[in-house]
Amino acid sequence: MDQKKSFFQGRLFSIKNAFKGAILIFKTETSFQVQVVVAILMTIAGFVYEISATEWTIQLLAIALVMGLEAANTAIEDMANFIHPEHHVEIGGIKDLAAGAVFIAVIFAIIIGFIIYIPKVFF
Ligand SMILES: Nc1ncnc2c1ncn2[C@@H]1O[C@H](COP(=O)(O)OP(=O)(O)OP(=O)(O)O)[C@@H](O)[C@H]1O
Repeated sequence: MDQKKSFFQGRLFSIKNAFKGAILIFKTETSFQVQVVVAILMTIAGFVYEISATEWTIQLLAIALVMGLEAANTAIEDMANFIHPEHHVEIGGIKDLAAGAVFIAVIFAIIIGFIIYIPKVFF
């Protein structure tokens, strides 16, 4: 019984820390703030153009992927700066890779946006 209680307490603690991380990235990362604004605009567009349940799901997945990778990118950048504050070609490469992951997700999110909205807006 005690073990079960401590398991749930442990999960609650993890959720609390994860929530703290989400608040921190929102407060400190300009690119994340921009992504939140874009996500809100896309959500408004979803209601305006009455997108289907499938389109909502895909749009939400695209938003979550971009924002999740942005958070991971920030964590990698911060860790790199902490571990090796000096300029180093390897650190540059690691940061470029992390940024590349966000970039790939953004490109595909834009394509998804075009696929969903171009037929509704222009046809
Ligand atoms: N310590 C370093 N050594 C070598 N190159 C670096 C180093 N720090 C940053 N760079 C290079 O500069 C780029 C930008 O790094 P930086 O940490 O400033 O991220 P950023 O794109 O400005 O992130 P953000 O705007 O999200 O804070 C990296 O992708 C990398 O190419």
